[in-house]
Amino acid sequence: MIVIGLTGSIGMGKSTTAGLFADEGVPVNDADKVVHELYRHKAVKPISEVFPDAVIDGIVDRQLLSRNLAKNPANFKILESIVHPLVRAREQAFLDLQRELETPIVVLDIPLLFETGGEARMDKIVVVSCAAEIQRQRVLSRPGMTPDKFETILSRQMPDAEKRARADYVINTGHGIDSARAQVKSILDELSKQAGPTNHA
Ligand SMILES: CC(C)(COP(=O)(O)OP(=O)(O)OC[C@H]1O[C@@H](n2cnc3c(N)ncnc32)[C@H](O)[C@@H]1O)[C@@H](O)C(=O)NCCC(=O)NCCS
Ligand SMILES: Nc1ncnc2c1ncn2[C@@H]1O[C@H](COP(=O)(O)OP(=O)(O)OP(=O)(O)O)[C@@H](O)[C@H]1O
Repeated sequence: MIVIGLTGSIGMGKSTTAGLFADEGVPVNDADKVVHELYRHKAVKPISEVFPDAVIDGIVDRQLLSRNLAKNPANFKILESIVHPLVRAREQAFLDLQRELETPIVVLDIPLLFETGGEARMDKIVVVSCAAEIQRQRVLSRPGMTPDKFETILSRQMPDAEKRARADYVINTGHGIDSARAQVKSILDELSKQAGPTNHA
């Protein structure tokens, strides 16, 4: 099984591009989605012990958590020490299942792939990227996003140029969906040849 790590800085188009891989029949494990799910179940108790104000009606409220983190960026470390091991366990369960199913190619969508030392677990790394100005416009147009929050998150991420330099493939998401889809297909065509006779489609 070929494990593709899909990453990129905030707003560069990870989720959208993950959807394009899924359209081609490739199973995707989305770390952000896993986090959001954990905030409704398994992570609630450990987070409520450290950030009691961020839990409402038995669910971790991401807006409240974000506000806390904006005021105290040092809390990111504490939060990550709770969340990342749980995310990793879900990733392992996903990989175990796909191996059992003999899936030829899978995608792990991991925002902090490089920052958390995930490189070694991947066979190939795909980085999504676009011009910084487009990235900024995309992120600031989201509800609840502020320039401060954007800067805080960016400062916790490896710079885009460094990510691109470490990638096996870079997908430019600045030229629209059709262009990104063509780039995804071309990567899968190349990797399918390496994965053997079972085609991904
Ligand atoms: C900070 C939180 C509350 C913001 O929630 P929100 O709904 O606004 O955003 P969402 O979860 O969709 O994340 C959006 C993007 O922010 C970036 N981001 C998220 N967490 C982090 C982090 N710890 N460090 C750097 N960037 C991050 C990523 O690019 C991510 O794709 C949330 O992202 C969170 O709980 N993060 C901690 C867990 C984590 O490290 N997740 C990253 C993937 S494992
Ligand atoms: N190839 C593309 N062409 C045009 N717009 C795109 C493309 N890829 C992504 N976008 C747009 O960019 C925005 C951000 O995309 P997306 O949510 O996929 O990014 P992300 O990297 O997952 O973000 P985050 O890091 O916050 O989770 C969305 O509005 C999306 O529609």
